[in-house]
Amino acid sequence: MFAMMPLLQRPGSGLDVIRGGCLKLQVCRNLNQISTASLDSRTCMTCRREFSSRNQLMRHLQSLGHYGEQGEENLSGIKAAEEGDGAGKEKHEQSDFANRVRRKAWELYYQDLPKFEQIKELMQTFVPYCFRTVPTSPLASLALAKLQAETVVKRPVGLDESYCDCWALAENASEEGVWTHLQAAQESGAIQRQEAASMVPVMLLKVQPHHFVADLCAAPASKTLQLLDVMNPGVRTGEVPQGLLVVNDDNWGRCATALRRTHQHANSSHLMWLCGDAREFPTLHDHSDGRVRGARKIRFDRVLCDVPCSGDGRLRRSPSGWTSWHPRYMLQMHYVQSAILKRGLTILKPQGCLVYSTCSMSPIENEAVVAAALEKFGCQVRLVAVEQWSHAQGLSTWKVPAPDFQNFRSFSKEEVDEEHEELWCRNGGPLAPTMFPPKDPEVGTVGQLRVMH
Ligand SMILES: C[S@@+](CC[C@H](N)C(=O)[O-])C[C@H]1O[C@@H](n2cnc3c(N)ncnc32)[C@H](O)[C@@H]1O
Repeated sequence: MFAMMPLLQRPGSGLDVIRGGCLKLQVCRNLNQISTASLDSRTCMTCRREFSSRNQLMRHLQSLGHYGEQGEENLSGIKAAEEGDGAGKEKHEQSDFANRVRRKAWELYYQDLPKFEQIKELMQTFVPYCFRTVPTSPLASLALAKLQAETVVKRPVGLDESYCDCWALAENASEEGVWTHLQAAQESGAIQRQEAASMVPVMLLKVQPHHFVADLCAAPASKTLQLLDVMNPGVRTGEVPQGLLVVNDDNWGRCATALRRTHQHANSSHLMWLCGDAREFPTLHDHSDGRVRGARKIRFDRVLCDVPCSGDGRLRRSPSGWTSWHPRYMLQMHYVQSAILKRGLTILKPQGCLVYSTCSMSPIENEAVVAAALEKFGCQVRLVAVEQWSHAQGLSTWKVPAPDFQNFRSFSKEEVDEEHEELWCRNGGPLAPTMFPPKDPEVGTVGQLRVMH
């Protein structure tokens, strides 16, 4: 346990590093003291253009067919193969083969999903470039009007204006002028680039400006920025709003990038950054009444658990991501995700609301994690239906893949024997009973889960 007063961030006032047990808490208040993401990882190697974020660079690479760091492994292989370099060609063929095996493993695991053929087709399609206009920016409507004059900008599928000011560029918007304008609009704070799907968790939270909100896995802060916008609808710069946003991530490098982004926000005065493991998110105490001992524990009105995941949902956006995907990750992630969700529910106020989200389609990272939490917390928590949103019914049956993925096997709980248990142990940790569908559907109420795809 770690008790601390909520510190309000005031730009330029130094860096507090607080240690409690094995948890490092860093409340960062001066960005000059923090190294930011390297310029190389934001620069197009083909045209040498610099971007303000890596996401923007990836979008540029996709739209103009330039290759960057992400495609370098494959590109060097292709180039070497073209130039007759045997070793390079072999390397390229090996990575190509590994990608194909992983893709096959992915397909075989998910093939029983309802509408799998549709999902597969969707994975091959273009992800539109989406952005939000920033409500507090006086330049927002001007920037949008200018973009609309230059290209086709429309509402992304499934998100109309009643949700938020979210826009998507038409597929053919590859003109140089549009990208320059987008970059300028983003740098001026008029718009924020964010995928439509990434905006949904914050929208579901229905945050109010006076709320105490915890964002447990926050970097690189896309959703944090969205939360700040919702929490500061009409607040002037420098004014301290009533609510508090406590933001955490365990990766210091990603925190640094995220901090830089949030620091540029018009009003981040009620934002507190922590850098630690969300599974051990500290208990904060309210000392505003002057009491040191017996101070009230802070519970949050809203908690966002946008947890780390195996990320196969992101493969549509970046097909080169197959190299960093493996079925074993969905098993490894299950443990950390379950523990983060458990911590999130523990710090939630009665009547509060928590959103758990991943970029993965795996039931082991979604349905299984939520079912386990429902089982653990019993009648203390309930699922909230998201009827007004486009959603699919959650799965109530699924299998668990063998982590080596030899012969592309996956198992139901009944099919697992000692030999298989050992295989799992050798490849990433013991098998958790919670990875399988709960036996008693009443306990997990897993059949009622609402999953948005
Ligand atoms: C899906 S990303 C979060 C994206 C972020 N919410 C956004 O919208 O920009 C997951 C994040 O969890 C962080 N993470 C991984 N394990 C963690 C842990 N045990 N505790 C806290 N953060 C963790 C990773 O560093 C990563 O930044």
